[in-house]
Amino acid sequence: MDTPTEKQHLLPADPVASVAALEEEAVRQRHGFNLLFLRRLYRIVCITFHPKLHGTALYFYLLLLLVAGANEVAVFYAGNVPSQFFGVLLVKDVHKLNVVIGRSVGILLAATIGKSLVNFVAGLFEYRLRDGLTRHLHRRFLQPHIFYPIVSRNDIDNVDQRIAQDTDKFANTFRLVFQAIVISPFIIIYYTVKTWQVSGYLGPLLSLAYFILFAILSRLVMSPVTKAVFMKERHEGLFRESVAMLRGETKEQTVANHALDALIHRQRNVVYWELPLTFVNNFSSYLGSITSYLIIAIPIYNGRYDHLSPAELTELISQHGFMSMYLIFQFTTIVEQAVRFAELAGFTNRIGQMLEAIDKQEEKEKEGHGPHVHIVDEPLSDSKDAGGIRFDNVTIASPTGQLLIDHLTLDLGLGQHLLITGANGTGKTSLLRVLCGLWPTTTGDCVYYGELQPHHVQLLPQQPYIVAGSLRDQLAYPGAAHTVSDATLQHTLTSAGLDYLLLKVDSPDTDYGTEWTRILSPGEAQRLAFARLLHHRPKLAVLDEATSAIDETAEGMLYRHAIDAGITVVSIGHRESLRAFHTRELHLNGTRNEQNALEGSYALRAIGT
Ligand SMILES: Nc1ncnc2c1ncn2[C@@H]1O[C@H](COP(=O)(O)OP(=O)(O)OP(=O)(O)O)[C@@H](O)[C@H]1O
Repeated sequence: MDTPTEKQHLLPADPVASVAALEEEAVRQRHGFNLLFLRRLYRIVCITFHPKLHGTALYFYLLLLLVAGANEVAVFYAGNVPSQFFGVLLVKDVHKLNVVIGRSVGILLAATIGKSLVNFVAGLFEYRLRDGLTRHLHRRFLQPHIFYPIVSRNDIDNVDQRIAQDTDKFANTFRLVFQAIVISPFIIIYYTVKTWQVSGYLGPLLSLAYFILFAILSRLVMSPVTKAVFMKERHEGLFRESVAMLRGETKEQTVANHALDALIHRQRNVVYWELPLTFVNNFSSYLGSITSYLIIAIPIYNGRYDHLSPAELTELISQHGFMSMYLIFQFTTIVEQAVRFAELAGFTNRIGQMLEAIDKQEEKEKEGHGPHVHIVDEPLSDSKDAGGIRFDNVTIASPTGQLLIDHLTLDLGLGQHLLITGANGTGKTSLLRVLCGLWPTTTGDCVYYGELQPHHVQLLPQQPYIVAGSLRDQLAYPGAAHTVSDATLQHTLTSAGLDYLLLKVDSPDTDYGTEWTRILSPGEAQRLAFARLLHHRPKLAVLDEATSAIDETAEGMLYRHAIDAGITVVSIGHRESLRAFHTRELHLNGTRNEQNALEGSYALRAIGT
């Protein structure tokens, strides 16, 4: 099934060309800090904050808001502690000093607890975000009619990275940004009023002007960082893929090194573009501290506080210093989130892009461009059995538009076993994909008649799916382990010639995780998948070279068990011995026209005549 052509798709054939293509795509899709990003962010927020979502992030956000608000009250009092010390130290009053010390310790303790709690609740908020988002992606993406076309048609790159890693990074960055600015608007209003009372309208106005200046500067240098992060993440995935494919051969090492070059280039870009951004941010922080003194200098130089004693003036400067510094700190905190916001935009765009690909696939389905599988509640004509499948005038093309099968009409009643043969790349697996509802047809439909319905079909690919877990899990999949009794386990494994596995494992319920892929030989893995089939006894088994690694004698035994169990088989296989277990053969001719394109012709014949 896995043709060399398919494998090559996994590696960038020409890394330089693929880098250029990625660049182009990034520019085309404008993965920056823009309206599209905001729309995608809004969508993700709606998903994760939905009040009806189990474990919604909304309640944790509200809790964060509450805790952060309480913390700010403590911070306000903590900020006034130095000015109180100035007040008592300058008049040398020991009793007042003791009172201030006692009060200060209490306030600082409250502020410390407040800050820790904000961090704690923000952590809970983050994991809720990740949980909600990942589950949403799982629910929408992990469905055969969505997952399969998107992955097999290379609609979007590295879906696994988007689901596992980008959601994690998104949740973490979102938390950091919103933890920092969650109640900034309220604080800004409060401290604006307070600063106004002491320094007049010029105080908050200067702070605001300062903020706007640096917000504009940050916006200018932020967009390139967003794009650079997006591209880096993308190349990170490509690089991992190329390393995963490494078998130590020179050609593959060259490909992996090229992928690494491209990744390092992107990583360098991120570092370069972060330089102006961090410069702007640091400059804004340092300038902020001077600005607070400039603000209080205005009323002092205007003579507004000439009536105060030096001790009172010192206390006022200290108090006001804290307020205006805190106001500017809030502004700069917002500006400082620019780097994180740029990263957030990168992750948001990758997740948003995936959601849009799912939308598109769902739309295609609705418009009838999805798999053409129908169910008819009546017996298949001329069939003595209750049900079956009809390929009704089915034409199949590969995703690249290559004709594979041209107008196939074929009735297959339950109890009739079909062998599909033909040279490599002629479309055998593609036909099975259509039968299983994973691929659309160009014309015609695959119709399920009578008792046979799509969920009665079990597919066994050449590379069997081995689940993580125990031996019992292997047999039970997709059902739960407890549905397989000890007697069934023993009997089924014996039928598949695998009863010795029971002696190899500590117990049938010992969890070996993914070790199975190492424990089992390819032939044993195929036998185990076949044992699963014998256990579930589907009405129809679709076997795509599912016994290619099993010796001929054992293969015959497995087929005999399946047929005796009443399972109808549709197989792809190259061994002559397989013919004995089938009643009909569909041979894909693989003839090509003058342009070297497949003609899609086939021959259908009864076996044994
Ligand atoms: N996801 C895909 N994207 C592009 N082309 C594809 C894809 N899947 C299959 N094809 C092409 O469709 C053609 C038929 O593939 P298919 O796997 O059905 O052949 P097959 O007869 O099962 O081959 P084999 O005997 O080698 O398993 C091949 O040329 C293959 O390259």
